[in-house]
Amino acid sequence: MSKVVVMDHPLIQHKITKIRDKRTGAKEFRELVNEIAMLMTYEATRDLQLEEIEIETPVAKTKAMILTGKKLGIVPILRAGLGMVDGILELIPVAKVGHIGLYRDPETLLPVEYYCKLPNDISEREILLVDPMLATGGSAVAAINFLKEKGAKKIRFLCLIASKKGVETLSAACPDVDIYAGVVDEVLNDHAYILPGLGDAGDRLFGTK
Ligand SMILES: O=P(O)(O)OC[C@H]1O[C@H](OP(=O)(O)OP(=O)(O)O)[C@H](O)[C@@H]1O
Ligand SMILES: O=c1cc[nH]c(=O)[nH]1
Ligand SMILES: [Mg+2]
Repeated sequence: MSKVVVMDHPLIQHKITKIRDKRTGAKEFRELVNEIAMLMTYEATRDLQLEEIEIETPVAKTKAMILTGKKLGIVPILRAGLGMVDGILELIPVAKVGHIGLYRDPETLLPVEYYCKLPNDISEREILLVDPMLATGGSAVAAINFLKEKGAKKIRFLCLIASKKGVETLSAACPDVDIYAGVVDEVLNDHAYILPGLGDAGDRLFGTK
């Protein structure tokens, strides 16, 4: 079963309220999405492996911990996932970034793939797959299946707003993928938009509507 972690940190909840607010313009929206992504990364990387090494401070020798194990890869689902990448790179500057382009067909609501470029060593990296919105779950499941076909083994999915249905669909289809959500909203509307949600994340990030 997927582990589902819903963020309860007050800073994250406060910033999510701001991105929900329709009065928040694109500049502030982009800044907040990156800040929330950074804060969520702190939680989503809590179980990364450490090893002990010996170092010298200016005054003494000591044993100290550094990260070990697999390197990380960040994979945003285009377009809206792009809004989370810089915030994550602030914390993990050595991560490589792959891109998967998907859009939801407005009629069928099914994801359509239009782009993919991933690091060559994807199978050796732990992947943070990121998209602000998990609505029906179709896009996330398609992206995860795609990453697995390309060799990815350990994948965590990070989103800012999930729907209950999206979490259920994703954890049923990909029980090996842990889900980190800023908040989980109750329902989808007739066009599969999350309610109350924040509207169309891509349009709000890039000012396209
Ligand atoms: O869970 P789902 O029902 O698949 O919906 C979620 C997807 O919809 C949005 O992308 P959109 O299709 O609007 O593309 P965009 O990022 O280019 O705006 C969102 O960023 C997710 O990728
Ligand atoms: O509410 C939603 C659902 C899908 N995609 C979005 O950007 N918002
Ligand atoms: Mg969109």
